[in-house]
Amino acid sequence: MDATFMDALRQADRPVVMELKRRDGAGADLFGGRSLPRIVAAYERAGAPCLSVVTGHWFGGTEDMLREVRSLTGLPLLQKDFITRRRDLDRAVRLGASAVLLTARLLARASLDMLVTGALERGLTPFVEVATPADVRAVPRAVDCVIAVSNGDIASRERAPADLNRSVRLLSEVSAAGTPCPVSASGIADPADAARLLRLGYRGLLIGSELLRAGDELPVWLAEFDRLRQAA
Ligand SMILES: O=C(O)c1ccccc1NCC(=O)[C@H](O)[C@H](O)COP(=O)(O)O
Repeated sequence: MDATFMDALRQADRPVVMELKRRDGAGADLFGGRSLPRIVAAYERAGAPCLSVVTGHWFGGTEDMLREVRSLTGLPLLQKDFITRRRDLDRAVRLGASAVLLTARLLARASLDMLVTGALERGLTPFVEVATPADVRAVPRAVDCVIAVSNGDIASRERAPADLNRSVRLLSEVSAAGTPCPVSASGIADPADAARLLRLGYRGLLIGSELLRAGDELPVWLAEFDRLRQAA
């Protein structure tokens, strides 16, 4: 693995972080009997620049999933979990993560500062998720962070409907914060919405449920996304 998570995403032709998440917010299975090697191979064939692995148990995740995905691919990996302490960062490194999710609305400002600094010291890209202007203002060292606008609602365990307009509303603030890599994450279900978010100025998207639900039709979903991006 040579590129950092942020570089891989910024340099990608198709800048989609493709996610492995066992269950959606309602508890529905997203793997459909497919193994991790099969899903990772499909994402690699689809040209994913980096992957996200949800280890959080709300979504059926485990650390073993991340360990196994690390053994299957050299792509940079984002660990999606509730990371709150320095020792979580050390575990992420040991598991083979290249980036860690830090959810601004769930962390006190001092904790977010400590975790962003700690992640960078360990060579991890901080992938800071925000949902409000106050969250954006709280991100330290934004120039070194991916800042992702979450369209979902983690407080409801993603059971509430996603709001893609949040990405529209927050883009200018996120860009002004100085991140080289603004991302829109969660609830992106339609190739047309995905294409529109990149056209607006997002440098990357993070998509889980819909790519997993697409199953063998993943290349079709992505081809439509590419067609709509180019049609703009
Ligand atoms: O958002 C969090 O704080 C979080 C913490 C631990 C595990 C998962 C978490 N969020 C869930 C996600 O990030 C979504 O899986 C991801 O954005 C993809 O969303 P979707 O495309 O709607 O499956």
